[in-house]
Amino acid sequence: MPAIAPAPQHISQSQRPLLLGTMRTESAFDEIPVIDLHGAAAADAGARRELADQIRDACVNVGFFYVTNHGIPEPVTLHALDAAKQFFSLPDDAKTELDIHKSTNFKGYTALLGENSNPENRGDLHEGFDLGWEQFEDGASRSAADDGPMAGANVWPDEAAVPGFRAAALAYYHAAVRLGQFLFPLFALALDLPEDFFSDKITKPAAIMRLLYYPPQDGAVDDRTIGIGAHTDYECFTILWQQSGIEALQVLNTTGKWIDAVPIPGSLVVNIGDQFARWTNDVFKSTVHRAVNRTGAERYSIPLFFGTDYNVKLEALPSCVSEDMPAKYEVVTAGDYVKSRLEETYAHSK
Ligand SMILES: O=C(O)CCC(=O)C(=O)O
Ligand SMILES: [Fe+2]
Repeated sequence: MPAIAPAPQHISQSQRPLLLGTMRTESAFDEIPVIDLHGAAAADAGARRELADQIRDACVNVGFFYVTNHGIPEPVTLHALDAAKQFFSLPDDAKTELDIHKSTNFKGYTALLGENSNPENRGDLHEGFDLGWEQFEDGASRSAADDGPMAGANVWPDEAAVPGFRAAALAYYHAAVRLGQFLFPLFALALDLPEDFFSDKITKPAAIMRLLYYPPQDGAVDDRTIGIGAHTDYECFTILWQQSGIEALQVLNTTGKWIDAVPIPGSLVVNIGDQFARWTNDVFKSTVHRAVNRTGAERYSIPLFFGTDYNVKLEALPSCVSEDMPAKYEVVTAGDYVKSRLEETYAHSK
């Protein structure tokens, strides 16, 4: 991602008098916008404002957008993909040793049908491996207490069984977190907040990464058993890498139509999650999506869910609340919120 940190900008309400709450819309969309991050690091206020406006449009109307020129080097992604392929091809008992149910903080392996993203379904037809924050390259560390209800270490397969797995997964994790840290100020700008609004709320990235493997689903397909059932994500936003040439991800528009999020080579998908919906009182859309792999080929994807620090309260921004649009959600901390959502998702395989 672009390396130069932008200077914080404050766009005052007098310059942009619109009350954000009035932007809440039910407009239907037919396609997912593509936003080019090339040059986004330049400290040119006008260019950043333009980019933030594109992001705002996408968040208000769709809840999804692609980013190009995002700065995550291709080899980093390909190594993570390779690591995922090696991990998921291990014998079942090596994987279930790391079963996510054994961890107190939702880290490790999810077996096929182990998760159920849509309560009306019968389990998701994917395998997964979840990891979270670990030592950063700059040596920054955090105490377990910082993570509140999500505190706990990552789990890893034996290095001998999957050589290089941990290093490859963490390299992608760190790159995606850096991209997320780069995007947060742009989201703030999109909300007419000072660009550094989230800086003190993302000091120890509460970012969960997943390696996902979707076997091909052929023959008669039961609609209640698909790759990942219809759901919204829990954090502020998700950065999703999906495999080129394999169409599976679909996004629900307000008329109930599934719009294909066709993979664009070199791009990433960014989508708003429920934490941002809560911050913005639903001005930013946390849009329902699902994945169904009917391509006949194996599919891999790598989402990174980026939320605020777990002790931060999710409270609607004043600009998104009015007499006509009272706050829709009770105030909770990010940690309690994410943990309760994960508990629901995994309850069916306990
Ligand atoms: O694999 C995908 O394309 C989507 C994954 C997803 O929606 C999720 O993990 O929340
Ligand atoms: Fe999702």
